[in-house]
Amino acid sequence: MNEILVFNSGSSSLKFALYAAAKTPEGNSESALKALALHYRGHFSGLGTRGAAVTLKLVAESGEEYALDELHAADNHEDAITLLMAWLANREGGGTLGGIGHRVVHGGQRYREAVVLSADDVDELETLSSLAPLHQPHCLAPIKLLMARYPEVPQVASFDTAFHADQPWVAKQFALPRELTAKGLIRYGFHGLSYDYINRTLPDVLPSDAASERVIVAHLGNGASLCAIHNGKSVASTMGFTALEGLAMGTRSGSLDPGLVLHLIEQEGMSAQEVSTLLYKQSGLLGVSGISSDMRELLTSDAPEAQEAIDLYCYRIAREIGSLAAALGGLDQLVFTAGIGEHAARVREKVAAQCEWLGVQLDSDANVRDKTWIASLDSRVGVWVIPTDEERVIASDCLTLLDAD
Ligand SMILES: Nc1ncnc2c1ncn2[C@@H]1O[C@H](COP(=O)(O)OP(=O)(O)O)[C@@H](O)[C@H]1O
Ligand SMILES: CC(=O)OP(=O)(O)O
Ligand SMILES: [Mg+2]
Repeated sequence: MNEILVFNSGSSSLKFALYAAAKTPEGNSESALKALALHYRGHFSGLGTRGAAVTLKLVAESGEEYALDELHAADNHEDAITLLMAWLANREGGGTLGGIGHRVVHGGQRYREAVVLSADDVDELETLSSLAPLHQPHCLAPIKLLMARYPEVPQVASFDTAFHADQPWVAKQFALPRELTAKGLIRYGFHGLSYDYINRTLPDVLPSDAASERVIVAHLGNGASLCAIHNGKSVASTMGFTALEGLAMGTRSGSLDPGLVLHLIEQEGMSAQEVSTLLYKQSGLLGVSGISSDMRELLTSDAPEAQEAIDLYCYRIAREIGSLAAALGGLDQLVFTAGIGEHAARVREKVAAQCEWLGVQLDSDANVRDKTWIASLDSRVGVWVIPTDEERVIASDCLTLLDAD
């Protein structure tokens, strides 16, 4: 049986998943998403960070967790991929690889849906690296490595931007002179694979009589954004030209007064590179708390700075939910997902408390237990916790494009 391997590369982490590529009789992407049987899922973290040990978590289809000594020897992305490919090839009873799928964060104006990659595509996508410096180079490196080593295995790119490609023009435009807009200086939106997954999964959990026209999904992970979905289509998002706009994140500032950036350059004498490092790597939860970018650490800290960072984080989310509700003309369902959205009950509680005016009311017991449905019975808006699965969307794109069986 053919298998599909998926990579989701971050700046210091590399997630992968291996699926059985079962052919679906319907042949559409909906059935592909559900037909995929997960064989293994794993996660390297700490890659390339000086002094940090690589941690690896490998989970089999059965839910059983494995520790694999040979994979622990990785200390950068390339090592991790080399060791993983060798382990896959030598596994007893392993299938043949029908395709490899990758999360690519920025697809720019040209890539509006997943593609089977050519060398020219990789060159084109490389030109977008400055628009996603934390992500694009790490997404493209495994593609280049695997294309060189396994030229016979097709590789597919699934884009974070694709889900937002058909947003109304008014949601995409910046109030800039037309010639800049024409050059592609527009809002693209990110985390689209996660939103696509939630959008396709929500109907499975929603009661059939529930209103679902106007949905806001809060993807709160290392990066964080919100998406407004109207009748299954993205109509607005908090991230724009780059993955820096919108909410405060682990180490990213989110939206700022653009005048502040000018001030940093003109009055503080900072270079473009220094401003970039400040806004991408030293701000957000880390900058405000001065302690950590990791929400788990902040939630357990007694320091007032940790509390201040959490308060600001939640306040920004609640304000942006108001903005997206305006774009939707109201709100029927609110979904929390990704690391913080799925696990940080206190964050959900604080955000929900600031959205009461929209008709959001939590059941605090369901909320602290990370239940799927966390709204109180008299809440006008449905509130959900749904674990996201970007890898499954990538694998389903592979299956649809490659028809690998
Ligand atoms: N149990 C938990 N409680 C609170 N926060 C958590 C928990 N588990 C993970 N997180 C937070 O989730 C964030 C990472 O989210 P994740 O979706 O895994 O990120 P990414 O995929 O972008 O690397 C971190 O801030 C981490 O602290
Ligand atoms: C686009 C983005 O911010 O991704 P991540 O949350 O994985 O950093
Ligand atoms: Mg992520």
